[in-house]
Amino acid sequence: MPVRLDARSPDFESRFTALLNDKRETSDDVSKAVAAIIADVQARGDAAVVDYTNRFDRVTAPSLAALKVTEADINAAEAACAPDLLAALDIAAQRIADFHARQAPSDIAYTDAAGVDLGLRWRPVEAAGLYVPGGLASYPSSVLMNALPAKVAGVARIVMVVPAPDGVLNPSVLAAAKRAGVTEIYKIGGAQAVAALAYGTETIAPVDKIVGPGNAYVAAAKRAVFGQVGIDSIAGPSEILVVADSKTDPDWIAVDLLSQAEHDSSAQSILIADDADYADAVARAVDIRLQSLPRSEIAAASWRDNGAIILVESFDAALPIIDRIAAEHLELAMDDPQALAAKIRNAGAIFLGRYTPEAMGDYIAGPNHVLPTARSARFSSGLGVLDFMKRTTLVGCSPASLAALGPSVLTLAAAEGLDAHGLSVAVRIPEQTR
Ligand SMILES: NC(=O)c1ccc[n+]([C@@H]2O[C@H](COP(=O)([O-])OP(=O)(O)OC[C@H]3O[C@@H](n4cnc5c(N)ncnc54)[C@H](O)[C@@H]3O)[C@@H](O)[C@H]2O)c1
Ligand SMILES: N[C@H](CO)Cc1c[nH]c[nH+]1
Ligand SMILES: [Zn+2]
Repeated sequence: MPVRLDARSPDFESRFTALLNDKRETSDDVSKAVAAIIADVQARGDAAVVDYTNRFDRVTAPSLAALKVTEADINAAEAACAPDLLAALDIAAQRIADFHARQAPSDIAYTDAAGVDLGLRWRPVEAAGLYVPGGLASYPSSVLMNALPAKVAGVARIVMVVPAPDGVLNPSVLAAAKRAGVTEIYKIGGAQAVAALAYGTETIAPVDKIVGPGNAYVAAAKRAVFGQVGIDSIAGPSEILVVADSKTDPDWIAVDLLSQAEHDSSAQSILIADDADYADAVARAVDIRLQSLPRSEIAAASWRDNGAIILVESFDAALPIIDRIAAEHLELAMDDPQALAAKIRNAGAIFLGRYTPEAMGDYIAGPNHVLPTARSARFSSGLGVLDFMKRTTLVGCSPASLAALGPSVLTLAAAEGLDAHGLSVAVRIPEQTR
């Protein structure tokens, strides 16, 4: 059974804090294993990546080159996909590309009152590594979510890594890559793939930024290589927080909770309700659904070990709880969800109303499904075009604007005791203005 908390009970704060502090993502064991894998990939390059891939994905690749996907592989995979699957990928790709095209930022350029030319320009990173998870399930949708913002940003080299457990890669993953225009693809995953992208090996040239979701090993590896490369937010095991009044069919809410629980036994599903009987009905509906879900073992473990039901007096009283959970996905299944959404500060993505199941965002709505997990929505955002871009500022002075502003630089440089700074301005401006 998931934990059950009542926001009105005296022990709520301590039990809620324990729930927030769970260590679903980075146990010491995972961090240690990941550090060793990264060090080995740095030391042995291709050979280490192949050894770990053979071990964790149960394959017998002779070399990293053998794990590189060819153009023929991509075409054969596409041919193996059913027409309705390809059509659905096309619809998703179009909607995701449209949403992300609207995120393209504008440069700034103006001359200020002192006559200084000022600007800010955006440029794409040169090479991006996309992590597409694939250990327990295949995610063609994550290929589109990772790759299309990189394309919109104008990234020149896009490298995709995706594990192929037992040597099997779902053809839809490569069909999605084809739609997104990704051609450099390696069938590798986990910390070894992240390390290869960050540090490079004989076969894989290093990238500048690594993005994408993954399990605890992937999330820990991204954290560890940050600094060597940029990373997006940490998108680890999936989470959903559903806030439901008692007017939505309990079965609908049950399957929404299970939709994220079925990703991973480390996933987390939380229900906030203002009616105890309704919460019981949802819990019963979850148990019934678990009897017939194909991935019920994973979903049941996730619901039992990480799930929670929180009872509140009112949804306004739930606001601080919602913000502290800072869920990756927040569903508001109630009348007037906009009113509550307007007051919420922390959530990766909000799904409004009874007819917006979170799965719409996973596949087709348009916004990205690579979202911050493990409370990191307090300070970070889902994947987007800006994750593949960086800003450079521009400053241009004329003799007149330098003479106008230079004396202030002299004063500030003197205050900091940095004489060369002051001199670099002084030598350029007339003596009488110094
Ligand atoms: N937040 C998001 O946007 C988002 C999107 C899709 C999926 N997800 C999450 O991504 C995760 C996918 O996980 P997954 O496992 O299916 O695929 P994955 O690709 O993230 O991980 C598989 C890899 O993990 C490594 N690994 C497994 N066991 C290991 C061990 N004992 N030691 C070292 N390395 C090991 C292996 O290298 C394997 O290739 C799930 O948690 C899912 O919830 C998140
Ligand atoms: N819910 C996942 C993000 O946490 C994304 C996904 C892909 N496919 C299905 N779901
Ligand atoms: Zn999902």
